[in-house]
Amino acid sequence: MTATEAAISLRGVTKEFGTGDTKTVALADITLDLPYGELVLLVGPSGCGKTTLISVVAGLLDATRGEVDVLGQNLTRMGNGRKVRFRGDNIGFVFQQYNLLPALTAAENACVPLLISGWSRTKAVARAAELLTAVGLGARLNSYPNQLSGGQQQRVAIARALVHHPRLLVCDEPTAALDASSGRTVMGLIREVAVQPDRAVVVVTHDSRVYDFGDRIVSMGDGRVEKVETRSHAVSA
Ligand SMILES: Nc1ncnc2c1ncn2[C@@H]1O[C@H](COP(=O)(O)OP(=O)(O)OP(=O)(O)O)[C@@H](O)[C@H]1O
Repeated sequence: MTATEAAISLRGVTKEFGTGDTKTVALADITLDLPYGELVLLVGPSGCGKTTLISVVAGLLDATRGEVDVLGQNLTRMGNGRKVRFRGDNIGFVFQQYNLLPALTAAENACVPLLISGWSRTKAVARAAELLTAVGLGARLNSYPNQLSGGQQQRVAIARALVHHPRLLVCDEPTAALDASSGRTVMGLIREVAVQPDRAVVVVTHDSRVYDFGDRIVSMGDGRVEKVETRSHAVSA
């Protein structure tokens, strides 16, 4: 990897669903480079292709045409088995729904990805505790999801997404279910904990209340990138 290499590089990426009369062009010839070390917001009206774009970037969907390079790997030519491993090793996900397991504590929920990759329970819980402390939940390690507020549950989901040191964090509407104040806390924590020089962070959002947390705002419309704005004064809390 060179210092100037983009974390995410898309060349002429098109994604179509269906064929003939039912064909939908969700992404129309997108060319876009996104760097390491920034929080990128992907914004635009409902149905413009945001979720499709991050799904292609995360290797969850295959592009119909075009080249997709993520973290120096070409996903276009990667087989399915390797793609699953690539995702497991390199990508953390945060969704609008926190998707926590109700019978597990915050620490147990946050360490699930490590247990899946074969870590011992003791080491995994210790690493999860570090991350939960970083997101301000050091005192709630043994709380169950139903004992936590929505914002706190989302913080557990962020700890879980980062617990295996992924180099790409993808968040789809992480603040949509939160009130304004919790939404800002969550975005501040994503900035503080996830943005690193060797890591890329992409957040899909409708939530204009959190636009000032982005270093770069990519505006989409009708399957295309309409505008890319960079900001030097993104807030950090
Ligand atoms: N699995 C699918 N099958 C058919 N069409 C799809 C599928 N997924 C998405 N689409 C279509 O692709 C277009 C882009 O959808 P996408 O979900 O990426 O938009 P979005 O910007 O994320 O919208 P929202 O903000 O409402 O989540 C829409 O027209 C949608 O109906």
